[in-house]
Amino acid sequence: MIEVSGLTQRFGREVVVHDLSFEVRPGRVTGFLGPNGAGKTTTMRLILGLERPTAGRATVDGLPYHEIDRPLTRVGALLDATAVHGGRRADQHLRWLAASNGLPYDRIAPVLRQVGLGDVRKRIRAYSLGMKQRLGMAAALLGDPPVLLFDEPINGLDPEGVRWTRDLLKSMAADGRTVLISSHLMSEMAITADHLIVIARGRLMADVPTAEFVRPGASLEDVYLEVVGGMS
Ligand SMILES: Nc1ncnc2c1ncn2[C@@H]1O[C@H](COP(=O)(O)OP(=O)(O)OP(=O)(O)O)[C@@H](O)[C@H]1O
Repeated sequence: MIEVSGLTQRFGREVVVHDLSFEVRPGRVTGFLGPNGAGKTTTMRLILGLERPTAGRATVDGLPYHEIDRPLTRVGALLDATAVHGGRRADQHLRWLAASNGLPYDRIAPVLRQVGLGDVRKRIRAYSLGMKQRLGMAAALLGDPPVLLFDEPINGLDPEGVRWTRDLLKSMAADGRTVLISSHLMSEMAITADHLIVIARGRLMADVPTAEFVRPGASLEDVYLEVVGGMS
């Protein structure tokens, strides 16, 4: 479970995240929606301890990220799939990650098979975007964590990659994990997310089951645009 309470982040004079409070519960996929610049990535970075909040707190299973022992075993994240060393192969990348986080090497091969990279030998610099996304997910899954955060995991993926990602996220939630994903792709969120958290200009606009958010005769995109209208 992720808990965000009174979370506020100011960069200079700009308040990017404004007194945000919500919970992300296990056993379901939670979609994190909001216009460009709404503060989704910043909120995820705050949850992951990559920024220090101006006020409020974010915890994973009750602890701020920096207090979690062996954090990759508690929370896995994919923020930027392109932020990897291009000269390595996938197994070398995961070996380095395992070594630096005290994780066993025997997870590497199964996790690479799970994301469909089991037979890939080329260096990461030769990967397509979809392959980099898969590698980022493998890294997030390496510690078998109960909490997963993915920032725009389906951006730029082909239909097969989108479906594969959807199935992976749903199976992780069905396993009882906490899954938070940001996305701008409303049609995909409508069929992937069980619950939605919508922010605009750093403020909470909705925290609601997807089925309740989308009323009959309207698409998720329709309702989303009504909710954030004038706030983007
Ligand atoms: N380190 C930083 N210093 C100053 N401003 C920042 C910093 N990080 C983010 N911002 C600003 O915070 C605001 C929110 O950015 P953020 O990336 O969190 O939004 P987002 O909802 O993820 O947007 P998008 O959907 O476009 O990815 C933007 O105005 C951005 O310029």
